[in-house]
Amino acid sequence: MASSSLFNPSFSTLNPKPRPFYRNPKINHRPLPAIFCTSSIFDPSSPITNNNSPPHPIKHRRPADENIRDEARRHRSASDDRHNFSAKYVPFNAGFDSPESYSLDEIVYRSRSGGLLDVLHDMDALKKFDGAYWRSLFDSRVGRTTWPYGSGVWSKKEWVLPEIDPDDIVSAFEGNSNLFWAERYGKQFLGMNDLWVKHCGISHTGSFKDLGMTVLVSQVNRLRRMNRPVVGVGCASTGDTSAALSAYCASAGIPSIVFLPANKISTAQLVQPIANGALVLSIDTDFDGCMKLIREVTSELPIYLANSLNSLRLEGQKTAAIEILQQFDWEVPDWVIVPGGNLGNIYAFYKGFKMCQELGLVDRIPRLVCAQAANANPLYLYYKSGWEEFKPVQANSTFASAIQIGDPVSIDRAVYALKNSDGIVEEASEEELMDAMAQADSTGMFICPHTGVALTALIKLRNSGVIGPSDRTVVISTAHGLKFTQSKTDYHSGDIPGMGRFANPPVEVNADFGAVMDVLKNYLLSIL
Ligand SMILES: Cc1ncc(COP(=O)(O)O)c(C=O)c1O
Ligand SMILES: N[C@@H](CCOP(=O)(O)O)C(=O)O
Repeated sequence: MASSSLFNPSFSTLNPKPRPFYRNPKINHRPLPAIFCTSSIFDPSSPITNNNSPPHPIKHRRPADENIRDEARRHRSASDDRHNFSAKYVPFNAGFDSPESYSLDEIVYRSRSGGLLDVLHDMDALKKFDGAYWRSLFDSRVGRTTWPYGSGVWSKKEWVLPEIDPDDIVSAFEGNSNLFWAERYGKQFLGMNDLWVKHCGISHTGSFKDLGMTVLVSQVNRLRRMNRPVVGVGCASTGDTSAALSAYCASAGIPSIVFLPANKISTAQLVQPIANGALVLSIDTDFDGCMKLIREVTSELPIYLANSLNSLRLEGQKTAAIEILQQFDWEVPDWVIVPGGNLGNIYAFYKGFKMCQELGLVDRIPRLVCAQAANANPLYLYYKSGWEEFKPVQANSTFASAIQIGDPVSIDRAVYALKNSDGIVEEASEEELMDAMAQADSTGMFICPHTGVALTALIKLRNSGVIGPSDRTVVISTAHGLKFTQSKTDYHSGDIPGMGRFANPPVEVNADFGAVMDVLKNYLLSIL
């Protein structure tokens, strides 16, 4: 897309806000069973967690030859290793007792029949602790730097990869992302008072993919230490998976290989794996073509597959759902709206919510909405057919380029999630998604076009009365807006034919006091 001369480079200086962490003072932190009190940081009697003690500075000096991993290892108690939580791969939709199952240390992506796999946890072992226990444990870890619990993903380690050694974990302390109360957007455009945006894109590599990638790359790290044949890790990508994969691999010193559809991802996304030292293949096809190639390649070479076809990824992504409940003091929102492409994430949300219900942390799950771009809408068409017949589509170009996917690998997972959450599928035209993004930005957000797709779904469901004015609704923002500045620039410059209802181009003015005053007077009169 053409860049605009209207934009002076000085307009583009923007410092992303530091991500705040949340900690709810209203939560009553109950004492934890001894097996989890592995360091003073989780000890309710320590000055950090005992509400009755006056806060005082803790002198914390570690020896020069020790780091936070070593410190965590030193504090780990023998009882830590005695818990019997476990997880394994089973065919998707099979039970924990399925005759077909695989250890997570095996390199396997598909069931014997060629179907999807799922990571299933030993729920009986987890159920030995009640919902209050798990709530309290997870809450006690928020905002810490204790390895590896400072991560929003690894703070739920027992539900993610219970058996991995913390020494093998590769983490950027991802997760704990901002849940933003969209007060003005909700009130002004939707007449809503309880609308929230979960900013999963305010993250290490700028998208929710970090949540899954920390899990996948940690498991790869473990496999390599076990001398399993994993020389590198590869993915097909529309830009975000490749960014996350290359960053986590680079941090662990593991080679990464990414297949990108040539000229179909933003410059900001393209430069991420390049900068992180991945082998970047720009391939003359679309995402679906890249996905087909990486599947063939990973079945021939010792390259581990990092797309969400690999169910490990979803174990990390599901923690965003748990985090939302935690951020609402374990109250369940009415709706959660997720933009969908390869369709792993909608299932990950379902799985996170469902686990919380099954383990007694909450008593119900929210209704899920999956939002697709009309130019890449195979799930929407399937839904509209009454789930009659799924047909992959040829995905057309969309400003929501990260979801330009016509043959999603997780279609079965998505349908399961939607059917079991009384879910809905909506779609957004190009104009609708760009207008929704511009309106949201005008209220102080800076969202990506995929979040514009999700907001369009919300607008439609509000207009039809399906979502009520006071329904507590969470829109999942999946990537940082700074990855998609070109489409925003083009929209506001009026460079996109037929678009720009909410464009706000800069005013060119001579360096002359009178000229500047004229512009300002007109502006002030227009807003009075
Ligand atoms: C920014 C962004 N939003 C949404 C999605 C959709 O997620 P999923 O493929 O899990 O449906 C993707 C990737 O596909 C993405 O990169
Ligand atoms: N949007 C994704 C597409 C691939 O999805 P995945 O979750 O299966 O890796 C991307 O950024 O590549």
